[in-house]
Amino acid sequence: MGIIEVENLHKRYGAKVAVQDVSFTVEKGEIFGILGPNGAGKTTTVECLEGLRRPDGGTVRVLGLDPRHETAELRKRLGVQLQETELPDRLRVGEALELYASFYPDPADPGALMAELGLTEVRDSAYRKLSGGQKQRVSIALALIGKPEVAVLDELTTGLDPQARRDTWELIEGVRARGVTILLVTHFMEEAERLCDRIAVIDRGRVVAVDTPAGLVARVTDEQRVRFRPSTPVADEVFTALPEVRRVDRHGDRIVITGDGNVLQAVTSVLARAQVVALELRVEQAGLDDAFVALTGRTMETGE
Ligand SMILES: Nc1ncnc2c1ncn2[C@@H]1O[C@H](COP(=O)(O)OP(=O)(O)OP(=O)(O)O)[C@@H](O)[C@H]1O
Repeated sequence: MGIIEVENLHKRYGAKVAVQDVSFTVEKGEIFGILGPNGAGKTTTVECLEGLRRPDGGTVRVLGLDPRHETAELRKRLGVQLQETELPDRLRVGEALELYASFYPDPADPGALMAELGLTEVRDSAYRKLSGGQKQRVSIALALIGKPEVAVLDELTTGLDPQARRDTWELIEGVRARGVTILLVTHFMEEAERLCDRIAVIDRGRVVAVDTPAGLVARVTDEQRVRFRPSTPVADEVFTALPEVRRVDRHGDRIVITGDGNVLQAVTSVLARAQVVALELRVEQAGLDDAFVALTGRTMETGE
């Protein structure tokens, strides 16, 4: 049995269908991602898991519990990241952790958790004085204070700068290493690719695929692009004669060759035979964003 089981979840707000039909299973110890553009139904789905919303159809089980009817038991075992606005501005970091620890029968030690999350030096600071990254770490600490078996992290790194985002990713990997199963809601491809063991891609209230990041990419394409500047001119035919090559494009003095997984070796051998050096050689692999476009027919950024 999965730690989280969602089957044919359906949820409407009045006439508006937020979640059409969502099913997935999260196994123990995974970082499971829910990836989709704004309005895809991600937050509604996790709110149903947390017992905050009543599904209009389908079934949801978290740790074998029904979130609607076994809410108190679930609260003890599920860590939920709070939205920023839910903490009083003047509350100090240490006080917030002590307060939340008091809600649980067997909480983590607030001091140890602050040390682990790099919050010790701001323990006496008011929450509102913290940087975005520090606030995010407080919300992660609050999600972990009850020693949950499962943590739900929603849009964890939105609004953070790249360094703070990478620091947060490391932190999450540390949390998983302690055996906590993590459900991670995100619309950042890089985050999903870096952190998640498996991802459910959600679009317009439906799951369009569930797979590992590499599996999602492989499903849609095995394409690679080789980009370089030749030391002396080379005709397109040199490359198009190779079975691995699908397309040759030119951008000024640069050549971009698109082909299958073995295209790099084929291109470098043919260049070596022609005694041409490939300057500024780069290989680009299709990524999760290419997979997303292929699966949904639109880009994540615009949702168009
Ligand atoms: N309380 C609500 N009342 C009415 N419609 C809502 C409500 N909450 C969400 N919706 C609508 O339901 C759809 C799904 O929203 P949801 O917040 O679940 O998506 P999301 O994937 O989490 O998007 P985001 O990343 O923007 O939070 C959207 O079209 C949204 O406008």
